[in-house]
Amino acid sequence: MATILLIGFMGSGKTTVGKQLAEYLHQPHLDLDAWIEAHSGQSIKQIFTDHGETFFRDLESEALSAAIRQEGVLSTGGGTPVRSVNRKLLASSGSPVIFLQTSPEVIVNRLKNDASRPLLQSMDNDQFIELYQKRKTYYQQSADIIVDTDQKSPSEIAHEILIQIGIYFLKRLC
Ligand SMILES: Nc1ncnc2c1ncn2[C@@H]1O[C@H](COP(=O)(O)OP(=O)(O)OP(=O)(O)O)[C@@H](O)[C@H]1O
Ligand SMILES: O=C(O)C1=C[C@@H](O)[C@@H](O)[C@H](O)C1
Ligand SMILES: [Mg+2]
Repeated sequence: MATILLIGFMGSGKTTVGKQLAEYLHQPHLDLDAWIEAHSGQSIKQIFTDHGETFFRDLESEALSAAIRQEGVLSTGGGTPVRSVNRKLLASSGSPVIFLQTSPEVIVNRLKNDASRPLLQSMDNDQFIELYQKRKTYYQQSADIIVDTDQKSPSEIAHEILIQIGIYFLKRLC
């Protein structure tokens, strides 16, 4: 089973922080988007363009059920917790689920020069805020631990996660 599961909105740093955490723990890093791209032979953007979002979400659920069984730190995609079947997989994994919480302003700033996220490309500011609020509920529902990422470097966030996970397991022992 994956040892740590990272969830959060696009640009919250799941991939970046996941790599750092995996390095600290000397474990493999698994990235759900990269997994889907490797198995489908297409970029996420191309999958959305050629086959649409529902097709992508089916691939994502399939990839999650396989990747969650592998050892390592798993960075999910920004929309992974939206489907209830995926939330059930996260909850039944027995591994801590970390929600990287990032404000909309910081997300926009981090992704302003990045055209690789098809959902963001097709949205105006109001739609972005609406999606952010809707998603927040799913992330909160799924999270064992919430870590704020605004104004913190990826390595600071990774260290904070390691401390929080220590506390999480200690609490489970008591
Ligand atoms: N704590 C941070 N401080 C500054 N920049 C960051 C931080 N975390 C991530 N970034 C930057 O934000 C961008 C998006 O990060 P990343 O790809 O890790 O997000 P993600 O949560 O994996 O997004 P997605 O859901 O689309 O996969 C990258 O350019 C990354 O370098
Ligand atoms: O938030 C989302 O719905 C997405 C986030 C990315 O990680 C990718 O999974 C894809 O671009 C969709
Ligand atoms: Mg990512």
